[in-house]
Amino acid sequence: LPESVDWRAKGAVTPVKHQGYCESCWAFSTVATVEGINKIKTGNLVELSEQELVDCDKQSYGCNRGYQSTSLQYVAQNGIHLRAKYPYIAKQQTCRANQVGGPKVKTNGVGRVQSNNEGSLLNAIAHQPVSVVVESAGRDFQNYKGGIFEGSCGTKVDHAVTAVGYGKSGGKGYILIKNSWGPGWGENGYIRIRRASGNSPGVCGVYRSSYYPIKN
Ligand SMILES: CC(C)C[C@@H](CO)NC(=O)[C@H](CC(C)C)NC(=O)[C@H](CC(C)C)NC(=O)OCc1ccccc1
Repeated sequence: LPESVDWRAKGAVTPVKHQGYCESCWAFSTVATVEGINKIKTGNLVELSEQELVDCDKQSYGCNRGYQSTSLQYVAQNGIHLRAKYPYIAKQQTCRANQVGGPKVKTNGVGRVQSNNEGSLLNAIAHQPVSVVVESAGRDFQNYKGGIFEGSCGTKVDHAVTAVGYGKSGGKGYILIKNSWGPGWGENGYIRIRRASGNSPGVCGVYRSSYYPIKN
């Protein structure tokens, strides 16, 4: 495994977005992982539509929370349009996937990372950006400004984000995470969460539920 990975340096990560007053983190995380694998496989970095998932993933609940798994499944079954063609409005509307024109990015399936295992997650991140979950409800997480975050936080995960790398700084291992609370939060929209070693739910539960898109 490489010592460190940063998919931003490989041009596989689009600018940080803001989900607004809508519990659609699951859609932002799924989109970020599909943008990543699409760049890796085709060389093209394109911004994809979170709004399509909010409106069209019928197993999720739009702005009232959703699933990593079903939204990734939606993309594997239906493809997903460009963000410019199906822009984000932070409220659920009728699905317009069949009215929107333009190209779709297609994937072929959904992969799941072994839960509560550092090595499995690092291996997955070495291949592509991965959808992960964290407990985001705590004050320390909400007010995070920078540095390697060690808590305090529990493992009652409530928020989907995207692991886009990992590394070590000052002898401390971390997972590099893209959030969807705008570039003003944390480190230009990112957070580095301390890497707990071996089998555990991870700091803030970050090892608990990780998924990635499969693209041939
Ligand atoms: C502070 C939160 C309400 C923010 C929102 C996103 O903005 N959270 C969510 O939408 C979270 C994301 C999930 C991956 C942990 N979704 C959820 O909590 C949904 C809720 C049901 C009603 C659709 N449940 C859900 O995803 O259950 C599967 C799961 C359980 C435990 C860990 C990971 C995944």
